[in-house]
Amino acid sequence: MADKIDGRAVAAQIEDETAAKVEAFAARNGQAPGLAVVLVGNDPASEVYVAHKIKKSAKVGIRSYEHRLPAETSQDDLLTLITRLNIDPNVHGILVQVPLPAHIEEGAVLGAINPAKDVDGFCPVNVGRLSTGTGGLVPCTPLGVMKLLDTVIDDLTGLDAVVIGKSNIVGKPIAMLLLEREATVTVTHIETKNLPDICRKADIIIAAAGAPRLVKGYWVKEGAVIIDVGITRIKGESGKDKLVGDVAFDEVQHAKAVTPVPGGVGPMTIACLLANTVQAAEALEKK
Ligand SMILES: Nc1nc2c(c(=O)[nH]1)N[C@@H](CN(C=O)c1ccc(C(=O)N[C@@H](CCC(=O)O)C(=O)O)cc1)CN2
Repeated sequence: MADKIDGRAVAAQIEDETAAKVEAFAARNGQAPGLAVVLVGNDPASEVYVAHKIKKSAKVGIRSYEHRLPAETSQDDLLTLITRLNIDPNVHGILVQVPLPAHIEEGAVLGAINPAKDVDGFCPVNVGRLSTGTGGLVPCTPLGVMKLLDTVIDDLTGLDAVVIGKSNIVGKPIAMLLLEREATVTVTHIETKNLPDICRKADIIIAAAGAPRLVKGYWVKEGAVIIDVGITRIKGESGKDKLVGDVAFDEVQHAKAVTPVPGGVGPMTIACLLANTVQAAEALEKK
């Protein structure tokens, strides 16, 4: 049986560490770090994630400022809000929940966030820093993936890692982080030829394609480590909704370790957001 990597437990540890840092920050500055959470429209999944972010922020002592805007908000109005948050001294972190409504150009909005407050690590300055290995704020899900890998592998040097998925917020940054740790990285996607053959050679598989149960047992070599980033809501046999990942979990029990869905990468995304908010606040404190 593969070890199940417990994302909830690792996330809880990060939250405890973050709470201690928040307390110390508040003692030095008279107030806790502040996080602005911007949600445009009412995508049901985004509503849930934003609610979790606000609840977890409160749990570790981070002040959150919620900005819920109607779906028809114009790009200009959203940019005006970002400009205001960029210079608000009470706000140390800004996140704009994605996806945004179709009429808003995501790149223009994410690119307008002050890089020092960009706790999602999505703006071009932080993307550039990540790809040149020069610090900055790292996107939360990729950061969470690396922290989970660290619980099962001591040294990534020379290991073969296959990333399935090439999104800007998950696949590409994970590839950069793995390269930074000296892994040999192959970035693939749903259109890649011979994907099962490529995966079968991997010591590490990061499945982030958003394709339910894509990775089958025969794709996985004995002893590999698998991190499943996919979260898709499907109708279960009972008619109730259930969440499934990109990996056929039951078929990959010959792996060394695998993350479950739910309870793997998901909770790490929010824990890393809290950690990033404190990191941003501490860096701004020194300016
Ligand atoms: N601005 C951002 N937007 C989005 C991000 C992001 O990092 N920043 N990532 C995703 C959604 N996301 C956070 O926003 C997110 C996804 C999943 C989870 C999570 O805890 N999942 C649980 C299951 C929760 C459920 O029952 O639905 C799990 O996997 O155990 C947290 C955050 C897209 N947008």
